[in-house]
Amino acid sequence: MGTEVQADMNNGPVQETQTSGDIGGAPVIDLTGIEGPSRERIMREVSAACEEWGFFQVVNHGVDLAVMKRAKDASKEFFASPDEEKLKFAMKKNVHFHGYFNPDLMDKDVSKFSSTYEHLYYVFYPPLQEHKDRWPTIPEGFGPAMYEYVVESRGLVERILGLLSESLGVESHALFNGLKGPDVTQSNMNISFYNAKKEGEGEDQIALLGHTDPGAVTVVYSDEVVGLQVQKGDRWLDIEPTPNSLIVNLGDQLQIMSNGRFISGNHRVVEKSSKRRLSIINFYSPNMDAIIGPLDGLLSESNPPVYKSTPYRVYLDTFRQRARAQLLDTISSFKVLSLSDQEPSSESTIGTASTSSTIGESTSSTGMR
Ligand SMILES: O=C(O)CCC(=O)C(=O)O
Ligand SMILES: [Fe+2]
Repeated sequence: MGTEVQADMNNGPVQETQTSGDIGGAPVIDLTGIEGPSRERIMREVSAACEEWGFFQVVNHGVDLAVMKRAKDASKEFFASPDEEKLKFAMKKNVHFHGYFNPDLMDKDVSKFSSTYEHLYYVFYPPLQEHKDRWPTIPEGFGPAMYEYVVESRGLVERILGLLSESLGVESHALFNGLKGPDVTQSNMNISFYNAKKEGEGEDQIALLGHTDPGAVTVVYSDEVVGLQVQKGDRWLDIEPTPNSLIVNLGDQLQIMSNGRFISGNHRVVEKSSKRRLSIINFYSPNMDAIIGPLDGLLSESNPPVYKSTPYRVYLDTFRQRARAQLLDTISSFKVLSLSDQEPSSESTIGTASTSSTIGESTSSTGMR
């Protein structure tokens, strides 16, 4: 049914350095008046952020704050529950990684990646009924609270896709329709409860190595604990949690659809606080059978396609295979080759947008979705 789980992968030895981070990652954009007189301004700010960072935070975003709070409270309560209760919803080997994972109590290979922190993973849309038994029923109302939040955050993503389409000068449903392909877009959710930095521990731990998200748009609802960092040039910048905000980042598919105008921002998570960090991460992705490539309306003789058009299923398979082989730059292998580059085994150098670089760190492992 065109739904597929996107699994985390955190392969190989964790060897990144320079974890301290500078302040100032990604602009904060106020979405008040998005359907009215402020639309033009908001569109300019959002598109500038997507060109420069592939990341931004939004406030007054239209996602009901009470719904957000219920989702956050329910998540915190779940993680605070006794282990034996949480384990009732544990992930099972080779079954889509749905459910709860705890690195101290479960085999590492259950989640197919060596996560060092507790998390809950679920495909939320379209819902996979057969995995419902691993969706927590503690605390009471957990499922409905999450579902409500997913519906609201999908609404936000669709509003942003409309803005981005307009800023590209194409019809306002162009990005959404491209992502939906023959059926519907999909979304899945990871609720991560990262570890705190232990007292006396020197280096900050990298919980999730530098990566770009393979899908279309990711919405991160973080509590007040700092930890998410975005790469800008040769520096990692902390995204400072802003009260009631949501963090939005673009995935590889929007870099492709915009023909490289928007970028899929490279990011990572560092455990640098004495508090544990909760983040509710919603991944909004194309239909597996959607053919993703640069939007027709953008292409011309002077703007030829930088990327190939490929079914998302193929992209995701390649992404996972490359991640297993500890390669970070899937998107570059989907570039159109220029005639002069068409030598066997050569990689294209066309295009300006690239998310593959890493800073002062080993590129041998990465955390990915
Ligand atoms: O927890 C976060 O803030 C982001 C996590 C992330 O980048 C991911 O799961 O892909
Ligand atoms: Fe990510």
